Amino acid sequence: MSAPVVLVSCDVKELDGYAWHAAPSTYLEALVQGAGALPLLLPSMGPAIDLDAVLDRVDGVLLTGSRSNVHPTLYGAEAHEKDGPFDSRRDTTTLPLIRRAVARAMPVFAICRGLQELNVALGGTLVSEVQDMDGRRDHRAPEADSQDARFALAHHVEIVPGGKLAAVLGDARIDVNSLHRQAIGRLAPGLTVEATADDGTIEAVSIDGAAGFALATQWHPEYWVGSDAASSRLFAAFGAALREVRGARQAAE
Ligand SMILES: N[C@@H](CCC(=O)NCCCC(=O)O)C(=O)O
Repeated sequence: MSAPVVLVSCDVKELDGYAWHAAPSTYLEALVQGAGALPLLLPSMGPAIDLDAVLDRVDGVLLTGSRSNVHPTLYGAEAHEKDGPFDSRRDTTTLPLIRRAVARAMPVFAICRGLQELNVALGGTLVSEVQDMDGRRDHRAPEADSQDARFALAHHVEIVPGGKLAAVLGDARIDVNSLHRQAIGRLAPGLTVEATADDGTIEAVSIDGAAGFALATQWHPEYWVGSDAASSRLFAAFGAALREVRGARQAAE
């Protein structure tokens, strides 16, 4: 069987006078090394790309993290400049992509901004500046020069016993990194909470009714996939679900 193909969301970055459609290498390496999959970058070109034509050719979807925030108007909130940076080309691509991937019950792994996009795409809301909310911890990255320090494990999360995340990681408390200012506000219909932080922040969700792996984390398992057991187990489980889809598709050809 050939390696499964995973569609990867892209940010649009302005650099050297060009607009680049890009995803950090850490996600691509985690897919190759941790899931045994081939990453395929999806340019954030909104309705110019026929998403169904692309989804027909891939076995799953990975939604990356990003410093940009989903535009507040997409979940019915007023937009303030302080809520930025925004990436509306990414929003107009990922939100329809998520709805289609969920309707097809494809394997989905959504990370950080990806989890937030998933919640908004399915009708939920986000809260901003979690660190300023009563009783909530600071979930932002530490100020540090090295990426290893920024992505260092920062707090623990409690996994909901008997849930879909627990099926991968066990009913454990695990340590996670934390690099976000926003979080899920109202949970979207069709999502189930799979893990929370000690301040009540939703840290992981699953998509109801999905046949295989359909999980989202507010933390970044891609960064430590080579050295952290929980991160490695998540990508391995995603890879197994992708291979199941790939195998079934090839058998049907
Ligand atoms: N914009 C959201 C999304 C958080 C997210 O995806 N963070 C990744 C950042 C990676 C980095 O800082 O290098 C939020 O802030 O909540």
